[in-house]
Amino acid sequence: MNFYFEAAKVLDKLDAKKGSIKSVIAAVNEKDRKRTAALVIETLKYKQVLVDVIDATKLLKEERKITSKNLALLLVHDLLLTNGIQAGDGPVKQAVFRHKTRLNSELQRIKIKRGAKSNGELAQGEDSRAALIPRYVRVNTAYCTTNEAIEDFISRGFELSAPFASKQGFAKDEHIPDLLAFNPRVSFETDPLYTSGKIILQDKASCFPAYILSPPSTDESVVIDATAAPGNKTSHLCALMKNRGRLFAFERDRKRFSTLKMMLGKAQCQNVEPVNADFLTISPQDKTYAAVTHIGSGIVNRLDYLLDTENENDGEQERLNKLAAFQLSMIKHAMKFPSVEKIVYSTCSVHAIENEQVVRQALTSDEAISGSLVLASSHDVLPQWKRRGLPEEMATPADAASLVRCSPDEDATNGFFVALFVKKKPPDPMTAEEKAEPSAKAAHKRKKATQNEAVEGTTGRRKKRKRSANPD
Ligand SMILES: C[S@@+](CC[C@H](N)C(=O)[O-])C[C@H]1O[C@@H](n2cnc3c(N)ncnc32)[C@H](O)[C@@H]1O
Repeated sequence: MNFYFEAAKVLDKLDAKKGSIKSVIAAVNEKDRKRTAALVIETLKYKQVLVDVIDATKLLKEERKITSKNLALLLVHDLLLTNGIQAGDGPVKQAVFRHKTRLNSELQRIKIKRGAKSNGELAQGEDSRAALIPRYVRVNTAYCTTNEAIEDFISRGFELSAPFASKQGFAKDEHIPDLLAFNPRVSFETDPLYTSGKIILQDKASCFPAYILSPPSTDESVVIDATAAPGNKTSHLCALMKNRGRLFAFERDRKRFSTLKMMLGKAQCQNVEPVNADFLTISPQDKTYAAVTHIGSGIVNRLDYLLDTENENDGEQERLNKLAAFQLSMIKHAMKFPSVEKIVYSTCSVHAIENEQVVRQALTSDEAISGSLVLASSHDVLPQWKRRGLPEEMATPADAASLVRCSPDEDATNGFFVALFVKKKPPDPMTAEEKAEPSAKAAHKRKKATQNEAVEGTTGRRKKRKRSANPD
């Protein structure tokens, strides 16, 4: 039963906002960590249903041995939704068992009420809003063309219409090329295009960073993905680079690095050089990276949609501060690469502290100033996307307009944020007056000026020659 008590403590810490799911689970002893993570995540997915079942059966009121609601959630989860409670017979287990029939019939009642055919349909899924978000599929153009994928889907009964027209309906996304939107009820886990690596299951917003970075596709291109695993963004960059040039993919975690390599192999990425290292430890002066022009950096915390993050307390604030400081150090490090021209920064957070505030600090950093890095014009950052950065958080309206935000409530995507830093162009030698004038006239003026300079130069040289031929 100890295992359940420990898992209940994890849920208590999450309720008290003492950290993210990932960080709280990382503190569990290594032996039980994996099992605890699985139980906690599964229980959170069914939390609302489990709370309803427990409340309806008055389990906590009648059984004082069950000391907390979180312990009850875990035990009832295992009793009703898995192979049973994995603990020896003791007073707590017996207390839950006494209510087994009532708990079960309450679960069945909820299923009937919600029209759910299986327990799985009661899960919160990716998010309670998930049912409204299409299932996005990115065609991996490093391996197969979008037309080939579309024809393949149509040959198997899908219809090119709209994702919500029917379960078989799908459409091309209006913002991201090679992205297809399907009905959220369709599953692709066993689809031959997915198992072969020809399509990648990637939500829309997470396709933004690579598309906005838009790396060049020449043999000379050199690009870095600073935070690569599991590799969706990396394979997207590779596809945009048409598998040409060099793409360094950094991943500091050893296990996630194996996943990354496996994923890149499956996606037929041939221009990627995966590196199992912390990006912050890589020297920007290292000759290997001298020609790097495009860099992507961004970490996301995909499990936090399971937590209610509305009432942030001090613990949550501290966690966000730490994340923001880390994100800033990654951007500043990227800015030190000598040939860097573009840096895309992304998060799947909706908090200004990790988004606009990080960007604002990055813009005034020594690294940005000495590297002449500024925010790209909004025309170059997904201009047709309406939701932009928060103006109250940025120094100028233009800076806010340069940023992209996604709202999980309103954009049929997950929460997301993207910023693009670019190297400031050197001042244009053409004057404003010249630009305003018709080009032929301006060119004529320039030609005349050059001729005059040449004449003056010759006269000057002639005078000089005269002087040196007749020294005083
Ligand atoms: C959630 S992921 C990024 C997702 C990825 N871009 C994608 O779209 O598939 C963040 C990854 O970056 C890694 N990471 C975080 N900080 C890093 C650093 N300083 N250097 C290298 N990898 C880092 C983490 O281990 C994690 O695997």
